[in-house]
Amino acid sequence: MKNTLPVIDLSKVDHPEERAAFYTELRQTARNIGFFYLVGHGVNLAQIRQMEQQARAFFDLPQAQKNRLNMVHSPQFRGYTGSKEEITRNQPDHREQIDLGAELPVWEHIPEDKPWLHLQGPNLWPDATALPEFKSTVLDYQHTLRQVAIKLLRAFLVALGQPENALDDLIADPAVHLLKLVRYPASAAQADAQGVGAHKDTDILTLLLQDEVGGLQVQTDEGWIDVPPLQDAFVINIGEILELATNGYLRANVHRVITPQGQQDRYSIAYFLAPNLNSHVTLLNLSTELKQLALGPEADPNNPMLQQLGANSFKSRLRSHKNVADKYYPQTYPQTRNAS
Ligand SMILES: O=C(O)CCC(=O)C(=O)O
Ligand SMILES: [Fe+2]
Repeated sequence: MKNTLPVIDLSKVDHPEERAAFYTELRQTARNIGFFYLVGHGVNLAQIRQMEQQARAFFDLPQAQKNRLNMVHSPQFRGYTGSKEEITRNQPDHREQIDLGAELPVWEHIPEDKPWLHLQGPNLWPDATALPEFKSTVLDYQHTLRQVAIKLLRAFLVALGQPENALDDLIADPAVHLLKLVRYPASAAQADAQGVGAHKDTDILTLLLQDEVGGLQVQTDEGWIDVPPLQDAFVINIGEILELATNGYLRANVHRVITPQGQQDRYSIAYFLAPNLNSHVTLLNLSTELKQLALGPEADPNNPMLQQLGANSFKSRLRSHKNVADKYYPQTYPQTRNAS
């Protein structure tokens, strides 16, 4: 069983003499495994430390302060979710988290046939007297990670023989993304419990920063394999939209997190590059050689992808956060409510 994932150095794209080999390596890695570590990403380590420190400080707030930010207060699906409130594959996830999206005003006059525009709006921020640096740290980190994610997306496109701007419609302004700060409480009694259940990421690309505890696993043809921590590298996973756009040449991998064993909680910070709410999936025109390997996206009958990407994002939020869905959108996409 393989237990080492490839390491891709993004800085090679900036060196003309290394570029061709880099694209080949990126294409093969993405195709064969779909999960890899990214180094040479250029993010300042001080910025990473600051983000980690603020995430920990957030989870250290008194429970009552976190509860005031509960997502149930946000029609935009922003804010805090307590342990076991989120459901994946019909099972509760043993993790607490705060979801922070693009900080934008709510959309005015939303037509009935575009309910997904409700996803745009403000975040729920912790009290600035308790955490004065939290908001600026989050917004700066989102901004930086977006640049890295777009650089990587463009590298993928060139590696697939496409113009680097082939998917620029998806990342057009107003920007959409999600930063999720997560804490998985350690529990010797519940070791092996579901930290987060098996899933694919729905968006374009995910850049994940995990701490030294471990517990992330990815599903491969040979079964589940560990994704052990690699200091200051991002774990990259391909989202369903890239799987769809490449007609399955790239695969969105199924992954999960096992509850940490022992005494130490696990923290992770996931940045999801998400599509513009008004965009649609574009099918890339791959070369004949690549097309032969693109066998179509994996259809999940319980969770069909929608071509209209705002609708797709909205549906995925409704499924994961049923309390928010029931409170604000009881009539929207009722068919998705009972899906796993
Ligand atoms: O915490 C992790 O390592 C993974 C989190 C994850 O897969 C997700 O939130 O989509
Ligand atoms: Fe994920």
